[in-house]
Amino acid sequence: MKYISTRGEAEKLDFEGVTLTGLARDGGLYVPEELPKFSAGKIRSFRGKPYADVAFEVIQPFVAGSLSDADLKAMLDATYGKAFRHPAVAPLVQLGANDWLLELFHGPTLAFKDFALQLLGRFFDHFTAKRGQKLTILGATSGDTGSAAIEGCRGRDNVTIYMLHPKDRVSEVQRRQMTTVLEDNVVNIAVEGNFDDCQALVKACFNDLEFRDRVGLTAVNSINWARVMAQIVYYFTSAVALGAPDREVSYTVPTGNFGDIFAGYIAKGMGLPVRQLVIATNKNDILARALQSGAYRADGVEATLSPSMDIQVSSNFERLMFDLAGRDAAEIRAYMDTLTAEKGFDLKQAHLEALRASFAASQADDALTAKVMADLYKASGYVADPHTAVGLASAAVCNTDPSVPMVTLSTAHPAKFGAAVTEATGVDPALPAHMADLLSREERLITLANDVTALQARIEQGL
Ligand SMILES: Cc1ncc(COP(=O)(O)O)c(C=O)c1O
Ligand SMILES: N[C@@H](CCOP(=O)(O)O)C(=O)O
Repeated sequence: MKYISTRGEAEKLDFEGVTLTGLARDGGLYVPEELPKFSAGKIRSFRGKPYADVAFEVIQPFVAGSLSDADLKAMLDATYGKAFRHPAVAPLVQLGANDWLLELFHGPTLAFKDFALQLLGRFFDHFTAKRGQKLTILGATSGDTGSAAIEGCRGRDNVTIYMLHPKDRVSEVQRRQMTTVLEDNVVNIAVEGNFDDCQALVKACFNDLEFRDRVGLTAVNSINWARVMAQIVYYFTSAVALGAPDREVSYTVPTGNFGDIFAGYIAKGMGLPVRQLVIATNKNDILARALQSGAYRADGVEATLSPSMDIQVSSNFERLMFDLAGRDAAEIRAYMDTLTAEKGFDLKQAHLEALRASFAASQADDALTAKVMADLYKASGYVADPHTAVGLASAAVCNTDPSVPMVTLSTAHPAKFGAAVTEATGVDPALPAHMADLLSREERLITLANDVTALQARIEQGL
């Protein structure tokens, strides 16, 4: 399998190359040159298989040539066999006649990020050991990627991880999940800015090719293809459990950086019968607005009850646009140049129509998010986190065919956002036992201005 950049000017790489590279050297994102296609018979054969076995079938074609089947199998068994607290790994919960939640928070850091980041840590170990190389990982987080990446990389010999989060804009549990990890290879940085600022700092470091080569930079955000790839698997396991390939299934995905829903789009491209893909956003609704009007324009990041989705510039939208534009890299370069110069762009009519053909979208503000949490708890006793509630609100608005199962991705455990959940439902969700003393553990972090020079100096200091 080879990977190409959405901007068309970086070298083609294999899976090992894209995993260690992160952002392409032309500023683009890597995508598979061609998608593997699964027949109905192959998809049907996933029924009843353990999660790790389906993961092997789904992931193997993407890593072919870089990992042996035996190595991949061992990594998947270690990741999904032990690190997740639920035997089904990604269990479905029925909420209504045809309404389902896919619980993705049973990993070590209580959010869907563990599915990919537990595995990515193992890929890094494998490839760095093989090459005798050390890596500097740089990531930006609105709260969940950070702890999952740190958990996946803590104490690993060949990597040092620098994780940027927006100062005072993540929940206390999210911050402490990162800052109480005291291993020497983990550096937490609170940036005076919002998540978009953190993500822009990361991209600026990657686009400084001299710096990037000097420190051996790589990425743990979903700009790294391996992240998206691992997230494709749970679309297959859940759809098959609900009758695929002999029945269509729809998905609603709480969305920020567009990585998770893009994984669903890839699953559909591989042959999974997905009817609807609904983008659910909070007030930071650039994607919902883009779908409605064709204008992709950031207008400031607002703090909400679902802070992990307080994002306006969605990295992975570029991967989708590459497809919408018929994989014409020149079109993507033109859009991205306009984005840099004018902080937005207007989608061409043909691209907008292609977007609308594949996705629906809706937005939920904080009042609606809280109401959904409260109503669900009253009706069923189920306590959902605010990101999941944004998803449920959008699923209710956008579902066009109630005879098709609608699966909303439940992306985080409610205890990560205790204050918002308690305010809406009156329930104080408990942290799982392995984190029961989180609020009394020692913290370590540094604070930096939103300044790429200061960040680069801090990273160089650690070399
Ligand atoms: C809890 C939670 N839900 C949803 C999202 C949005 O996912 P994505 O960025 O892949 O769109 C995030 C952050 O990315 C998150 O942490
Ligand atoms: N919500 C994310 C933001 C970063 O997204 P990623 O999927 O690109 O890593 C977070 O929790 O950090």
